[in-house]
Amino acid sequence: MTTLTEASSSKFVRINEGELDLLIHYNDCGQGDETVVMLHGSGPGASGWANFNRNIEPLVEAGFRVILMDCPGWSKSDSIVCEGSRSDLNATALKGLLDELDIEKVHILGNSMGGHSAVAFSLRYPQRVGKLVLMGGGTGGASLFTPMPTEGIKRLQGLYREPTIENLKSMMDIFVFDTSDLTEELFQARLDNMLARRDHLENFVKSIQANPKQFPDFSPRLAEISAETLVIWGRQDRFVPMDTGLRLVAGIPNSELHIFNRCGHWAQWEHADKFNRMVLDFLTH
Ligand SMILES: O=C(O)/C=C/C(=O)/C=C/C=C(\O)C(=O)O
Repeated sequence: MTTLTEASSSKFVRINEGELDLLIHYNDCGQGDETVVMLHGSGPGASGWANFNRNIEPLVEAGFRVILMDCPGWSKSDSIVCEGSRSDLNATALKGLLDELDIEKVHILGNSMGGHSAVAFSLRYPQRVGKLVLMGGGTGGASLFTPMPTEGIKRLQGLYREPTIENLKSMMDIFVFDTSDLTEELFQARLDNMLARRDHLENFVKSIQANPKQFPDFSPRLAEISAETLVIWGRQDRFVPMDTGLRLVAGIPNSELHIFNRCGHWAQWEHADKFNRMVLDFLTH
């Protein structure tokens, strides 16, 4: 079997969907009758590949096609200023991508912003969703226990405004529970990603100035989601508090929740093996 790499799976497509006319970058991995779309988080320098590189191979080996969409404003996709709901904007972009690729129905695994966007997509296009995995995200809205914006989101926004290695390390320091796995190589790769697209950084800052609430609260509509849903959270998440996960399972009728201990905002990376087993089991049963 050939080794999967970012470069060998990298593709671009032009989408024309609603008000969006954008070049979208995505990675297309493996082949199979069923497709899993992975949607990344909103941190500076994030991408599908950066978020999910520990999670692609097990799904591909199990016979799934895996599509990693880089949302508008991230990585090699076109940049954009978002003055409305970014969750809905990403949902529109995903609809455009799936139409271009001629894929009718997908499972969606969303991380943080990617989870918010997966819920937006499910509410708008329920017939196109198989199962949902929502990790560290799924809806905006206030936490009952943690003042918002959280310390993590404050550091994330500070990094967008001043993209320095010091601010990156300060954000990453509270991003994961156990920082000993964070290497200089990882910091450098993330910094390079960020600085390669200063337009994305500037447009993110303009977006939150125009609309600080980029991710709307979907709580009142969660009961409309019929897809079987697995919610996954880190017990020590300092970016999107764990009680958001409780709100999701309270609202989505066909859902269950797993909380990883000793885990921050990146469960798919911090607990990759167990996470992969859990997701595979969920998708195949
Ligand atoms: O503000 C929110 O609700 C969402 C925040 C995020 O999506 C943060 C995500 C950060 C990453 O996953 C990353 O890789 O930077």
